[in-house]
Amino acid sequence: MGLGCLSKSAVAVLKTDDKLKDAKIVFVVGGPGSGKGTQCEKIVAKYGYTHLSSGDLLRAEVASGSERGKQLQAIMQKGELVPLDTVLDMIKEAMIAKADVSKGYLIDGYPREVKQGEEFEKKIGAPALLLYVDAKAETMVKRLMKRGETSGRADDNEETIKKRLDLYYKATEPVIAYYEKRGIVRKINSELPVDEVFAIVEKAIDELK
Ligand SMILES: Nc1nc2c(ncn2[C@@H]2O[C@H](COP(=O)(O)OP(=O)(O)OP(=O)(O)O)[C@@H](O)[C@H]2O)c(=O)[nH]1
Ligand SMILES: Nc1ccn([C@H]2C[C@H](O)[C@@H](COP(=O)(O)OP(=O)(O)O)O2)c(=O)n1
Ligand SMILES: [Mg+2]
Repeated sequence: MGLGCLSKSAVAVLKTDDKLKDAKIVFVVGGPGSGKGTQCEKIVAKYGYTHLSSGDLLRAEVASGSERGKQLQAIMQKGELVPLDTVLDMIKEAMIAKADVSKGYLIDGYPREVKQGEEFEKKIGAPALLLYVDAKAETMVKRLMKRGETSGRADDNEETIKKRLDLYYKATEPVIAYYEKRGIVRKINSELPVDEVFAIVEKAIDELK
């Protein structure tokens, strides 16, 4: 069927969706403070991917002072998850904005639960790779407490960190098992120094080419 019967704006939306369907998508999953953001920054520098941290997108909304931001702030401060549609819409918007220039997308901190992954695939597309950034709980807590000294993040405090960790093990770890069945998971040991971790990450990204 041709697109002749559709309005110009409807065609524009369809074409943008098409662009995203062919995009190289990498999910970056790991516990709070495991080092997702740190590795993503290095991938951006070497490979020119677009880095979208769902947490950063949410924090930007909070910083804007909007009504929606205020509701998000309350949820995040408790260490809970923001409703699925809110995060997904923000990610999709940010992906579309970069569709013409991006060599690929790093989706950092998403999916947080299996359902989020399923919805992402329905609305945007399938991931080619899932980088599983793995560190021990003890390491993650130590790093976050340290980061909390300067990050200004309302959720980098002992009580909220504990809740984020619990939620990670309960809701997010099943995401890894779900994608393991498809053979796209690469486990990265992020107990090592940053550059050694990145050497493992590079191998996984190079395999994608
Ligand atoms: N030793 C060591 N420290 C790291 C490594 N990666 C990150 N860190 C430190 O751990 C802290 C957390 O790293 P981030 O990259 O912010 O972690 P994240 O996974 O994005 O954390 P969230 O945004 O809370 O999900 C930072 O302050 C880093 O300096 C690593 O590979 N080795
Ligand atoms: N997909 C997402 C990503 C983040 N959030 C909320 C809940 C998270 O604790 C905060 C911060 O996310 P971020 O990925 O930066 O940090 P943590 O992995 O929790 O340390 O935002 C969410 O509800 N859904
Ligand atoms: Mg981060």
